[in-house]
Parts: sequence; structure tokens; C-alpha cells
Amino acid sequence: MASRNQNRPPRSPSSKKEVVEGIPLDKRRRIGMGRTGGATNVERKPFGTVNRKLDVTATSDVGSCAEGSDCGNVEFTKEEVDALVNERLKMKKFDHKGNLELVSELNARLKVCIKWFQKRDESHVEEEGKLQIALDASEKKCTETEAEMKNKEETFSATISELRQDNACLQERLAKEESEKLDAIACHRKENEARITLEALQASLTKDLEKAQQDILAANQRAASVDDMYKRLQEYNLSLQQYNSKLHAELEVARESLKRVEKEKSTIVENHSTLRGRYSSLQDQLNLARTAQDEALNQKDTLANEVKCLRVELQQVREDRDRQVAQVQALTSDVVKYKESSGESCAKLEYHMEKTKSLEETCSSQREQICLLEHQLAAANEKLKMSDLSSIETRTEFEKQKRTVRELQERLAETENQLVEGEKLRKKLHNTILELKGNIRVFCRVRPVLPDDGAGSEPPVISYPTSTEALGRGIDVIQSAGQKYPFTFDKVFNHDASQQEVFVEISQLVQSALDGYKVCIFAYGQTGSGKTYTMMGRPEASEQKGLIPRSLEQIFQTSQSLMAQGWKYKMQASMLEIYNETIRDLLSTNKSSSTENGAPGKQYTIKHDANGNTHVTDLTIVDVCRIEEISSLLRQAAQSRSVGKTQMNEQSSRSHFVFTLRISGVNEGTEQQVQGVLNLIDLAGSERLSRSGATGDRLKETQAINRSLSCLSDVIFSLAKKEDHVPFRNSKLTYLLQPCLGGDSKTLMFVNISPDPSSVGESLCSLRFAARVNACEIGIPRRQMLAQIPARPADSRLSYG
Ligand SMILES: Nc1ncnc2c1ncn2[C@@H]1O[C@H](COP(=O)(O)OP(=O)(O)OP(=O)(O)O)[C@@H](O)[C@H]1O
Repeated sequence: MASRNQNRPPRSPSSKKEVVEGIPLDKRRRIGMGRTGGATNVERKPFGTVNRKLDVTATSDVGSCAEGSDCGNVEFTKEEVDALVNERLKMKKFDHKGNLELVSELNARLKVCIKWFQKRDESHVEEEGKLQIALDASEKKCTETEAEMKNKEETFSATISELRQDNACLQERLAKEESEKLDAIACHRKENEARITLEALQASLTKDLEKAQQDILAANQRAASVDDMYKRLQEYNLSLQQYNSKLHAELEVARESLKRVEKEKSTIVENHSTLRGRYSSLQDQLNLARTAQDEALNQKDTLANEVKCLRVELQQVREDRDRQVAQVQALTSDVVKYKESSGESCAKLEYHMEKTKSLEETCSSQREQICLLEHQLAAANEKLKMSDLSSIETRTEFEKQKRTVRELQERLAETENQLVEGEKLRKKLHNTILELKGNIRVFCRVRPVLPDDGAGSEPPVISYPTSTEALGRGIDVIQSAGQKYPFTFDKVFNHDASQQEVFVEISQLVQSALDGYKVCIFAYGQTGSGKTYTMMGRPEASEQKGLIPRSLEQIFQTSQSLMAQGWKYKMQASMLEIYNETIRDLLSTNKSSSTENGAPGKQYTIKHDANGNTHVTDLTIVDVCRIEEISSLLRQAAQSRSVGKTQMNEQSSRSHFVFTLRISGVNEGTEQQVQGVLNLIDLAGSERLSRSGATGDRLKETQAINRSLSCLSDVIFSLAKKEDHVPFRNSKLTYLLQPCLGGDSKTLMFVNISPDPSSVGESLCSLRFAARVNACEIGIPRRQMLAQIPARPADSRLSYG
């Protein structure tokens, strides 16, 4: 911008001097006071605004103002000057003196006026000089201000362009962030939608699960109805007995199917256990996955909250920035305005400058903050993405496992159903066979070779056929002459069979006692063949517990679980031994009841009632509620038993041991009542007198044992021949077992065999006897169900009779 004084010619020093010395020439000429002077030129109006009125009439004053005197107080107006200049003197023609006075007077007045004029002109010139100096100073100042303003303007322009660039940059970033924000929002919305879909899926899955549970309930109901049907079928079975002869023909077919079902059952049981294992491991995995998913979800939620907070902060910062930008814009417009009106004060500009500076600083700090927040946001977004990914993975894994679990559950349910159905069928067939067969079942067990056995290098005398039909059921005895005697029973356990394996085979039979059947299991065999081991085992070692403790444990456990179905059971236990044809109460606390040391004890009498129940008069019967009670009773009985050392056995049982458990069950829901009996008998071992070498009391014992066992075989032969008279009463043992042998019991005989080659003869005898027993037909097992709850004795120790 060009300065205003630039085009002005510089003032010459001479002209300046003229001004300083006096009135400039042109001005003198103007007021008629040129160098030549002259009154005629003084026509112009006098300068100045403050005039003192010249009293025209006071001519004496004017006239008295002599030349060279100070006339500074006199002031003239234009009119006065005009009047003075145009005054026409009234001169008299011949009065020269008077005329001269008039002229002198006028002259004096004119002189005063001229002097006033001159003085006035001088003061004006002086004033003009001062004004000129002030004007020059002012012009100089103005030039300087203009230069300064120009510089400032340039600086402002640069600042404004910088600010504009910053602004553009910020706008660009803002647009970018906005687009990123929109992307993030869209992504978040998508995630939300996905989450909602997943939740809906989960809800539907939960519904499915509920439906499946309902299905299970329905299946359970169906199972109950099938149970009812089963009961009806049982009743129907009773009527089927009339067609017994016809069904005999179908027996073999039923046996085949039983075998098949048993095989199927074992495979199903295996499948079931593997599936259960897999199911539990999957459940564990599922639980782990659930925990991991929960953790991931929690992490995700925390991150989402962080992101939310960061977004809010970002939003605030953005708003701040927007405000700042608006302020910058306002300032820019202010600057523009300032530019337009450059006359505004520098102080304001500086203030704005400072404000701009501070705002710029705020802007830059906020920019840094934005950067920081953006970093944080990016990190949080990254974390969120990671957690989302892991959450998705976990969810997928969870879904997969859920599917697998569902499949396994379905398979498990299916298998369980199959198992239940198979078990039902097996039970039905088993009961049908038993009922149709009507004979005593026989299991054979061969004990392992003991160190005391004289087997030495002799070849084994026992072998097991491997043909399909005899597998697990056949046993061959080989005599020294090489003669082979094959036998087949319902089951043959070799020397490797564990106590548990043996128990598994009889557990169903034991279960029947809870269902209201009379069950009798007895062990027969020569002395030292393993009868006591099979029946009692070694209760101190859980693996070697025998059938009696295992059966009682099962009965108590099952009765507990049946409580859920409304069944309440009452159990009563009694234990006796038949020693030398005398009954001894093994639970009696009264020692006089025994015949110890030959002293005559209490006489116990065996009685059978019309329902086929056996009672022994004065026998101690103990109410038992827990397995521990039975265990202590068994220990008590074991201590009271008659045992002795024989050549064949270190701890030989010298008596027949009979354990009886009476079970009364009531279902208050269905008003059903059952009465079952479980007889577990460990017979004394048969022994050849020649081998035992017994004498005295031992000889008497052995003779009594052999006699009673011989009575047992007489009864069996008689039953086998279907003789009218069966000599049950010939011995205490056969009379006690009468309902089991000839009645409606489910009876099982274990024939225990020693693998000792020196016992091969006894083994053959035992096996032949067992084969006879197996072929023997007895009554049909009947479940004892009562319509009314029988009155029960209040005393816990009762005597029947
Ligand atoms: N399956 C078996 N496994 C291991 N040891 C056995 C087995 N069977 C029997 N025994 C052992 O054989 C020995 C004789 O068994 P046990 O006393 O049971 O015979 P028993 O037939 O009851 O004899 P007794 O008629 O003389 O009483 C015992 O030491 C017993 O531990």
C-alpha cells in the first residue's frame, strides 16, 4: 500500500523560511498588503472568528491610536472595514483645515485598521506554521503507523494462511474420523445384530432343550406305562403257565434269544459306560469352554465399556475441537473484519493475537490428546476385535460341543432305552425260563490252585470247553486215565473269576427278593473247595467280599433308591447253623442256647406255614436298617460258628450256615405290598472219611455232615424222579430247605470244585450231584404280593413260632 505523502513534492527550505519569518507573499497579496500596499486592496474580510466590535462611533479612540502605538485590543469586523474603506468624507469646499482634519482622522483610523490587519496576518502565519509542523509530524506518524500496519498485516496474512491450512487439515482429519466412526458404528451395529441373532439361537436351543426334557418326561411316562404293561404281562404269564407244555417247545428258542439279548446287553453296557465316560469328559470340556466363554464375554464387556468411555471422551474432544474451530473461524472473520477496518486498535489485535495463540496452543494440545485417544481407541478396537474373535471361536466351539453333547445325550438316552428294554426283555425271558423250567439253577465255580494243593507237575484235571454252545457253561473233568467227563451248567466260573464277576451273575436273583420272591442260594462242594470263600469271602478286603455281604449291600442300596418310588422296606435278619443235626442260633446273646461243650441247649423247631414260609421257633430275628448292622451281625455269627482244622482245610466249616433275610415292602402310593425272603447258605463240606482221617468228635461231625448231605441228595433224586413222597424231613437241612427245593422259590446252587488232582473223585461226585440238581424240577417261583399291610411286631428282636 502506497503512502499518502509519497506523491507530495518535498517542501523547500526557503518556502519554510518565508513562512517562519512572516506572512507568506500570496497571503499578503490576498489581504491587500502586498509589498506595494494600498488601501484599495483592503477589501477582504478579516481573519479570525473572535472579534471585538469596533465602536465606529468612538472615533476618538481610533483617532487616538497613534502610529506606532499598540492597537492590539482593537478588533474589526468586515462591515466595519468595508465601512471604513468606503467612507466618503464630507469635505467643505473652502474649509481646508477642516478637510485636512477629516482626512487625518480617516487616515488614522485606516492606519489602526491596517495595523490590526497586519497583526492578524502575522498571528495567522504563525499559526499556519505551527499547524504545518503538526501536520508534518502527524503525516510522519501516519507513515510509520502505515508501515507498521503493513508489516502486521503481512504477519496476519501469513498466520491466517497457516490457520487456514491447519483448519483444512483438521477438516480433513475430522472427515476421516467421521467416516471411521461411521464404519465403527456400522461394525458395532452388525455385531449387535449378530449377537441378537446368536441370543435368539440360544433361546431357541434352550426351547429345544426344554422340549427334549419334556420328551424325556414323556418317555419316562411311557416307561411307567410300559412298566404297567409289564406287570399286566406278568399276570398274563401266570395264565400262560397253563400252556406250559406248549411253551416247552419254545424254550430253546427263548434260550437262544436270551443268549443274544445277554450278548447285546453286554455290548450295550460297554457302549453305555464308554458313552458315559465320553459324556462326562465332554461335560467337563463344555464346562471349561463355558467358563472361558464367560471370561471372554466379561473381557469383551469391559472392553466395550472402555471403548464407550473412549468414544464419549473422543466425542467431547471433537466437540471441543469443533468449538475451537468455530472460534478460529470467528477469529478469522474477526481478522477479516479487522483487515477491512484497519483503523481498529492494535491492542485489540494483540489481544486477538494472544487469544489465537492460546487457542492454537489449546488446539495443538487437544490434537495431541486426540492422537492419544485415537491410539487408545485403535488399541481398544483391536482388543475388542480380538475378544470378539475369541468370543466367536468360543461360541462356535461351545455350539459344537453342545451339539455333540446333545447327540451323545440322544444316543445315551437311546442306549439307555435299549438297555432298559433289553433288561426288561432279559428279565422277562429269565423269569419265563425259570418259571417254565421250574428247576434249580446251578452255577459251578472252580477255585484256584492253592500252595497246599498237591498238584505239582501233574497235568490239570479241569478244563473248559471252547465250543460256542458250551463256552462259559461247560466244564470237563479229566481223570488220571485220560477219561474226560463233560458237564454243562447254567454258568461255569473258572479259577480266574473274581468275586465281583460271580456276584454280577446272581445280582438279579438277589434283586428278586426285593420284588417279593423267595430266593435261596446255597454253596455245595467238598471241603476246602471254596464254598465259604464264595459265600462270605474275606469281608476285610473289599475285592474279596463274598456273595452274602455283596447281596446285602445291593439290597440296602436298592431299597434306598426305591424309596423315591414310594417303597418302604423292613428287613429282619436271622442266622443259624446246623451242627450235628442240631440248630444253633448264631445271634443269640444267651450262651446257654448253644450246645457248646456237649451241654444240651435250646431246642429249635422248624415249621412251615400254609404260605410256604419257614419259621424256626425261638430263633433270634433282628430288625436291620443299615448295612453296618448286618456286617456286625455277620461278624458276631462268624465268631459263633463251628469251625475246625481238617486235613483238607485249615479253617473248615463244620456246620451248615443259614443266613435269612426277610424283606417286607410297602408302597403307600400304589398300595402294593411284597414279602420276600433271601436265604444264603454255606453248606458244610462233604468229606470222605478215608481222606479226612477224622476221629472222635471230628468223626462224629463228618458223619453228621455227610448224612445230611446224603439226605439232600435223596431229596433231589426223589424230586428228579417226581416221586410222591420226598423225604424232606430226613434231616434238619432238607426240612429247612423244603420250600426252596420243593416250593415256589428261586433257587440257585453253587457247586464248588477244587482243581487239586487228588480231589478229582470228589469233584466228579459233586458235579454229578449238581447235574442231577440242575435237571430237577421244582415248583414255579411266585411273587408274594399282599393286598393288606400285615401287622408288624413292634419289638426289634422277634421270635417266630
Ligand atoms: N476263588 C478263590 N480264590 C482264592 N482263594 C480261594 C478261592 N476259593 C477258595 N479259596 C481259598 O481256599 C481255601 C478253602 O476255601 P474255603 O474255606 O472257602 O473252602 P470251603 O469249601 O468252605 O471248605 P469247608 O467246607 O471245609 O468249610 C481258603 O483258604 C480260601 O481262601
